Amino acid sequence: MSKSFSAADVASHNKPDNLYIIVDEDVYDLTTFQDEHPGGKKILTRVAGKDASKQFWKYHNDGILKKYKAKLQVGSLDTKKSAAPPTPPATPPPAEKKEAVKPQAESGTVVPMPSKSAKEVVDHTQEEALDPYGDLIPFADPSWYQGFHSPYFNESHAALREEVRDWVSEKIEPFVGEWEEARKVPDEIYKEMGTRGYLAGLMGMHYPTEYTDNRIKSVAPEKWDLFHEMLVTDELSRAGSGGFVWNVIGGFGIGCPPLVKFGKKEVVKRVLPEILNGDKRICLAITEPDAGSDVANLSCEAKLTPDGKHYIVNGEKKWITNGVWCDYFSTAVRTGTPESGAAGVSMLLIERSMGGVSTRKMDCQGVWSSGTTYITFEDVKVPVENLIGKENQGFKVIMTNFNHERIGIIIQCLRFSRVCYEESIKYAHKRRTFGKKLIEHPVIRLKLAHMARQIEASYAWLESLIHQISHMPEQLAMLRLGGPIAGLKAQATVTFEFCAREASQIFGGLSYSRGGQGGKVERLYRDVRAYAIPGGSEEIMLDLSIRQSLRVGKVMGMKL
Ligand code: HEM
Repeated sequence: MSKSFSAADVASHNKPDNLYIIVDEDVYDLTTFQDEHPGGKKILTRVAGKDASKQFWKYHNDGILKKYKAKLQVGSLDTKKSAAPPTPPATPPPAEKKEAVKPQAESGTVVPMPSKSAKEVVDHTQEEALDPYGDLIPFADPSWYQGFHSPYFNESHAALREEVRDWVSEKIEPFVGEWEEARKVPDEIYKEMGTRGYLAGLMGMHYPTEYTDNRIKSVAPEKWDLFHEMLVTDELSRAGSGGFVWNVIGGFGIGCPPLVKFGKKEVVKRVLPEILNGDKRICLAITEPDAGSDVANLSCEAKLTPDGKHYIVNGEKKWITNGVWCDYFSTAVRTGTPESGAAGVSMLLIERSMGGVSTRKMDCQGVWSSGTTYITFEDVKVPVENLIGKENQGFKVIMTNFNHERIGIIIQCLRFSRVCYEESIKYAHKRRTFGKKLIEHPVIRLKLAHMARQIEASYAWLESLIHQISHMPEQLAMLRLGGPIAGLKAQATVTFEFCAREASQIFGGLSYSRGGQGGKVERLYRDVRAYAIPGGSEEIMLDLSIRQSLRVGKVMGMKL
């Protein structure tokens, strides 16, 4: 791999049975790969022995190199500098030192004037901006990645961001396409979610050191906050696959918190360590073939045995994320009469090992690798100790869970929107039509601008709500923030749908076929409905956002 070649050496490997090429000063042996090259054999023969960097970048994303490097790279050119890649400056260079550069405002641009008042704001918050990080493409990452000041993020968040991003770029993003087609993420990735300590940090609560020895490398448990949790989800979502994100946090993130918060201590102690370690899996089983948003109407029944020691569960659950791989199911059941509505619902931890649990994978429009499942419970005998919360008070458990679930959906949708935007803006800088790069066409810039403004506005609302949640007891947050979170959930899914559509228009045919340069956009477009419907459909969310907020307003003394 570390062999050094001169350009003349490489040029001698210019035959179909001995075919080398150069990409960015690295040398690849494509002799055997050419037969399986999706772009064809002939096109490679034409660049055999040559520097094919320009042609390569015209047709591929950088994920391709990450995926194939280990297999195909045989060395580098002797001219290649072994220097480490340039790191961004520790702090953005002060503007006054760059005297030669005079800002040339384009029509409509407001040139920021450094003023005393701006300085005072910085002094007032006592916050230094963090170092710039990432590709620095405006709006492709949150503004605090680009040296903007933020009251919410500090060095520990920056360290975590890097930790997760490194893992995602190396071990996940290049492979999610394959996993999606295979409808499964490798078990070792889920296991790593546990050993890296991420599962333990994704429950909308303090880091549960009492149940796991796993620790997150860059953040001490006592420092863990909801912005760290947000970052893990956000950076995982950069892989650009709802299927992947739901595989690793979909079932766990909504199925585990009810158990931890409301389960009996002995049960939690028995099952939680293995779950947090990534050895056993848990999901949330609420939705039924006949009860989606209308949770109070569910009919999966749990009948108490005459000795009062067990419930016998019978019924069906549908669209349950991760169900096929799960050992535990936090399940909503009817313990009251059929007419009892919300007042007759309880939550039970059902264990696959109890028998009578059948799961079947469902074929869906999107999130293919998430394991959407149809479940049948047939005479499952569940000990009463497995009750989560109190009998007939499961609705409270379900409601308490919703804010956390919806915040997760919002974070994912906004990052997927950014992925659509980022893919589009990168592609717009290389694709030429009618003698110009796409980015030089105003109509394309307009699309990008409409994407960016919606992403940034929604993200700012998200940050503000996470800040509120961090400062409120959970029950209060459920009441006061339920409305705004529901509103933002609708805002985020609509933004995602918009961005997926606009990105698809920019990519054209490349996002209509699967894989390749438009692959992420095509996949995310298919995932849109998986976000707009579950966790409260857009219609239900918008209605709730007003109803719930009015209820709170009334209590607060609102004057109409
Ligand atoms: C290290 C060398 C290369 C590898 C590993 C590679 C791999 C791939 C892969 C996996 C695809 C499928 C689409 C995707 O996932 O992006 C693809 C498509 C393609 N490749 Fe390559 N390739 C290499 C070099 C080249 C070179 C040098 C050229 C041009 C001279 C080329 C031209 C194409 C074309 C035209 C397509 C089809 C694009 C489309 O469907 O729009 N490839 N390649």
